[in-house]
Amino acid sequence: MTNNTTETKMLLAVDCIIFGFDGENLKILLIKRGFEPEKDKWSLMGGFIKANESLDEAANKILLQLTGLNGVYLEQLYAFGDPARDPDERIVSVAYFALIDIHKYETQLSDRYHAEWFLVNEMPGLVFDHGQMVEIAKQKIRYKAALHPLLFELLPRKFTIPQLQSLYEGVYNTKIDNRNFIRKLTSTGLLIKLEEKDKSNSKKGAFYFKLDKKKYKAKFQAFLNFIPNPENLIS
Ligand SMILES: O=P(O)(O)OC[C@H]1O[C@@H](O)[C@H](O)[C@@H]1O
Repeated sequence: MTNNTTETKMLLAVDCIIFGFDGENLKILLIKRGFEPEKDKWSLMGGFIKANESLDEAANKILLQLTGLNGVYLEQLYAFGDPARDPDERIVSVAYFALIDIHKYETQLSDRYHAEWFLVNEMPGLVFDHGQMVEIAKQKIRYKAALHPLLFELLPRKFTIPQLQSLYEGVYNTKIDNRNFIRKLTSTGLLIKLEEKDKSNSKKGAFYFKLDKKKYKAKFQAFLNFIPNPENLIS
């Protein structure tokens, strides 16, 4: 074993980026930092990794402690290690991200915690390099959603086309042509139209659809067609 006593010791943190969809809008969960540096500014949910924890354990524990969210599938995003990223000390942070159905976790995210949902497009400025973490997480989600129908997992069992469209618009930060979207959707043959309508937004109402789960597994490449602006995958 090499002698590492002359090496600089540094801290290791994790930060959790939680995106959520509430049926209408894409949102991001933030907390207000309770102490210096950057007290009272908006932040991702972050904290230090203990010596006896794995990175995944630390990420899940910190998310639970700061928000009450439990059992969220967190995926490792990237390690942020700019020497100047935290003014206090040399801290390397491993970021994790998740995309959740807000309604499913409503009760866990009680008022006891002061985490708040913000529209992704109206997010306040964040501490340290957390804004950069969010940008990289967005790119990752766009990329993943282009290869896999993961966005359907955020929708309720029965959903409307406007709901689905607004989710795609939120993720790709673009307006989608309505007729084009419906045409592409219909051509996949993966959606089953239900008799029932959602009348909460208009008198005429919008038909509910559900996903044909059998076909969905076998034919997910069909969703590649949905990507509104492929250039947004990397921008
Ligand atoms: O919030 P505290 O406990 O100060 O430390 C963890 C935070 O410090 C930052 O470098 C990390 O990005 C993480 O958010």
